[in-house]
Amino acid sequence: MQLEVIGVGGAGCRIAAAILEVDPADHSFVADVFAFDTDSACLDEVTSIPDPYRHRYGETIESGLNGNLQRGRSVGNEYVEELSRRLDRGRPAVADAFLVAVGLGGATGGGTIPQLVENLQTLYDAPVYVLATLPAERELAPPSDGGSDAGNEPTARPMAEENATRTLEELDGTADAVLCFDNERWLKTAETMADARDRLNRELATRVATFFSATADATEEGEVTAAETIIDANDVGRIFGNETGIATIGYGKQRIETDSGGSRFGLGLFSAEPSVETSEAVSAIETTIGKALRDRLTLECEPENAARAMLVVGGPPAWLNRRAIADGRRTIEEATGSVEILGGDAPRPESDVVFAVVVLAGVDPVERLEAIRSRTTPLDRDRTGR
Ligand SMILES: Nc1nc2c(ncn2[C@@H]2O[C@H](COP(=O)(O)OP(=O)(O)OP(=O)(O)O)[C@@H](O)[C@H]2O)c(=O)[nH]1
Repeated sequence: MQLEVIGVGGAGCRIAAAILEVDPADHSFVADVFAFDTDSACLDEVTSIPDPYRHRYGETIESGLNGNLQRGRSVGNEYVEELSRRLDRGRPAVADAFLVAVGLGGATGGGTIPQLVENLQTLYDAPVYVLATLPAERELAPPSDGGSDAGNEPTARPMAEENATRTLEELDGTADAVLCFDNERWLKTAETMADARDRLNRELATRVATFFSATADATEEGEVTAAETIIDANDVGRIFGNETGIATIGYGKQRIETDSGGSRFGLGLFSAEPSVETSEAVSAIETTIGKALRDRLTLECEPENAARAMLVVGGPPAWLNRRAIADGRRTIEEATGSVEILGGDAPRPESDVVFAVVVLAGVDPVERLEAIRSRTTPLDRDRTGR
């Protein structure tokens, strides 16, 4: 499948750029990448996105909206048509889906994307998925006294959780699904968002790219090996759903021996066919699926609270042991309590890793989101008109 990736606001633009940077040449899933921001300094940084696809809006705004979501909404409202027109520089009409990246704690991204998503839903038939970061708790606090930055942000965003809750409420019923990344969970002790963001964005982009590239056709740059079970845009749509469900991704990989030790290439006299010890392949697949399910998800949740799940296992074809993949699927079934599960494989002849991606979707409840909501004052229904 081919995605139109649109980053809005600082986080959104940086994440969109990170995705473009890891889009694999042999299975490219990125049709176009756009970066939209009110802050020109941020747009200047995302140089991997070609200039015509970077767009500053709200010309009178100096350097972002500083978390003022109400202002963000009115700016979003004013500029949504302009942003939608900008997309005509790409190929939105033939995209299989839109992926709109945003940091939920902010005002530019948070203020604009509900309206942008709604507009995309009106203009195009393709589903619109939101890729959203949740704010870290340390962002809420003012800078610490005494010079030690002990994990407190140089610039606090006291409204970040409130903004996140409001923006998720606004997206409810418009975005097909919201794929979340929890900054809090991925930051190290005493690390600031500013210090960590490039690392976090690479981690997130790797997961997004590994998953979506499994749905992309091989380009001429890649050696073509057909997947046994191909996953496509329809499968992704089935798993993500269209009711603004929350989704999270788990990822595991294991490097394998490909050019020495005889594990990949058979040394038999009569065969140059790759041969792999079954036990090695089974073990690699078990390990990676275990990691994907049990190591950090992009948003932690109880797997049994997922309504749907997808497992993608990839690597050199000789390593993709059918029985191990089927067993892995059963592991996911058990962990999730046998919800609707789709599986696929991603043969990568040139690769020296076996990997697994698990997507859990329609997750409800999510403890972390409940906690953020519980700290947010009840919605002012008069203000939003809902
Ligand atoms: N993972 C990740 N999160 C980020 C990054 N930058 C910011 N964030 C998060 O996103 C939230 C919003 O920050 P921005 O995206 O810069 O905000 P904005 O949408 O540009 O809005 P304003 O700055 O208020 O105009 C922050 O509170 C952080 O939680 C980033 O590069 N990566």
